[in-house]
Amino acid sequence: MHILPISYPMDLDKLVQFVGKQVVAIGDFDGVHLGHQEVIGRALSTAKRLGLEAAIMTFSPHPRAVMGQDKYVELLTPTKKKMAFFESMGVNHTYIVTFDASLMRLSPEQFVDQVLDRLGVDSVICGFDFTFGFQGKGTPDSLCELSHGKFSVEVVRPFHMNGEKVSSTRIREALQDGDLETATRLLGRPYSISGIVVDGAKRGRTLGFPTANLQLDESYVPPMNGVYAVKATVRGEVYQGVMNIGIKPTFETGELKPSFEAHLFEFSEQIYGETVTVELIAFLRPERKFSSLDDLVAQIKLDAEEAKHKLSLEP
Ligand SMILES: Cc1cc2nc3c(=O)[nH]c(=O)nc-3n(C[C@H](O)[C@H](O)[C@H](O)COP(=O)(O)O)c2cc1C
Ligand SMILES: Nc1ncnc2c1ncn2[C@@H]1O[C@H](COP(=O)(O)OP(=O)(O)O)[C@@H](O)[C@H]1O
Repeated sequence: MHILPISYPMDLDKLVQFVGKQVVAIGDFDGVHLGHQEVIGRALSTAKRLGLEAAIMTFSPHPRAVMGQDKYVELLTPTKKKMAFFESMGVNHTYIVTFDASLMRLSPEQFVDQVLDRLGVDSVICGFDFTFGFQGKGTPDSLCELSHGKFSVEVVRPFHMNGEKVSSTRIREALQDGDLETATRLLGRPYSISGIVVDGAKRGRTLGFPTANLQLDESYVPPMNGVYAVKATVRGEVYQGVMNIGIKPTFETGELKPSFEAHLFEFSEQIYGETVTVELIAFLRPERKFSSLDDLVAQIKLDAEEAKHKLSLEP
């Protein structure tokens, strides 16, 4: 998959010679959840039917973070992870449009004429709630009108699961409430985070449970503080394990930001500096303050047993 950054204004004509006619799925796609997968899947099937290439147009930074509508900048799928999912779905090109002041000022009409049309798109696929152009005034209906028949527009209806609309907001809330089951169901896969293993207090090994402390690559939506059964990919191998997300109240570290630490089963290698991807499979319990180290270690042993049990039920 080609990743093509676009900052407006830019000479898109040159780019077009390189990519040719294409079907473009457009949106933020934070989470690449089941609803997003439907939109992208539609672009892939339309492209196949028409014998064209399939592309995605997405934005960075997240428009809501830039426009200050939301306090969070944390994402379910920061850019690197999002690109990995797009690639695995079979997309040919992804345009990452810089969402800055000059792009924000484009009217819906200008966005269509100066960005989409100049890219030579054949069809645009978007979700029912896609907005674009100055103050987000453009809607799927106005996209149809403004295309003036130069490209076709396919609008994908809201995706529901068990009567509930699948949305990034709902998934964020579920993660923050410790409702991992809902998050996993709506994402269509486990929530995953990636980071580099960094030094901690070297306490884990003295407790009998060394934990790889992850410094996350980018800014992820933090799930509720607590203990999770996980699957971790290290050096291309998948290991089962148990992860604590939190501030370790037992040790009164004074930290406010949660740390992400995974103890992997049947693993004893030194992996400082390596990248690890952790999939959260089941939420086991909230984080607690223990009155003694023995109590903490006894609980971690129980957590490990419970995690092994939960993971053994996984396909
Ligand atoms: C499965 C598991 C559960 C944990 N639960 C808690 C907890 O409830 N409260 C707490 O203060 N620390 C908890 N911890 C964190 C340990 O305190 C932490 O792993 C230890 O301090 C090692 O830190 P270090 O990696 O910086 O050496 C847990 C760790 C693991 C692996
Ligand atoms: N089973 C394991 N799970 C996680 N990390 C392990 C394991 N075995 C060895 N390690 C290594 O030990 C380190 C964790 O040991 P720990 O005493 O908790 O130190 P730190 O406080 O620096 O995290 C990890 O970063 C990793 O390099």
